Amino acid sequence: MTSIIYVAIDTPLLTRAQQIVQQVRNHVGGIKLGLEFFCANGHHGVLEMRKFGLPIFLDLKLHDIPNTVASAVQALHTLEPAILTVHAAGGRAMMEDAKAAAGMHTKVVAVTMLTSLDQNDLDDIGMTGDPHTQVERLAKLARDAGLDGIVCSGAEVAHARKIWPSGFFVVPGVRPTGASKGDQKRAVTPRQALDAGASILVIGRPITQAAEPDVAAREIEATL
Ligand SMILES: O=c1ccn([C@@H]2O[C@H](COP(=O)(O)O)[C@@H](O)[C@H]2O)c(=O)[nH]1
Repeated sequence: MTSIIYVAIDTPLLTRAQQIVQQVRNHVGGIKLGLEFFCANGHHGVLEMRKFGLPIFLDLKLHDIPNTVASAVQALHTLEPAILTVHAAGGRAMMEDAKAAAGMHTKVVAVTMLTSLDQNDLDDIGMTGDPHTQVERLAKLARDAGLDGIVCSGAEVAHARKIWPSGFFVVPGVRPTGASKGDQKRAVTPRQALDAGASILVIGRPITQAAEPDVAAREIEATL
């Protein structure tokens, strides 16, 4: 069975990224490349990472006016990402245009509330309601804009799935029991995220910063 773990490769170094994926490739279902990697390595880097033959998740969290985001999505076509992120806060028209501009085989998913934020952060930025309300509101907007799914924490995914049963739910901020949370404020364990309805789990540091990334990935996989 294909693993539902996407390993988050957060490094600007292509050689380091290749080294990690070489170690964990048999225990993960895909490779997530984010801003750090993309800004440093661009299209060339993504094309190099595609050579592992695993699906590529481009986590660029696009957020701009509709025309600009649609043009950016168009410019990514040749990379054929399996998954691409935009920010739901960009609004309905932006999400509609992003989806329309994406290739047929690319799932476009909307980031609702970053897993590094909590209630205090919502209050600070002037958002009303709690994380559940925020995720629910943006999940409905993403669904109505025709996207494929959302990014949310494992704490909200069960609720979000109730209002969008066929949605694709990406859950980052996942931590095995006892692992350091770092900057993640709404972390759950891989098992909890899966049981709550996650479609895929995004896991970075617990794997990539382990002394033996392959062992770490295998141990997490064994809990699922
Ligand atoms: O809400 C979000 C959206 C994206 N991410 C990304 O997932 C990984 C998580 O890495 P860890 O090392 O497992 O914390 C990272 O690339 C983030 O950019 C997220 O954490 N939360």
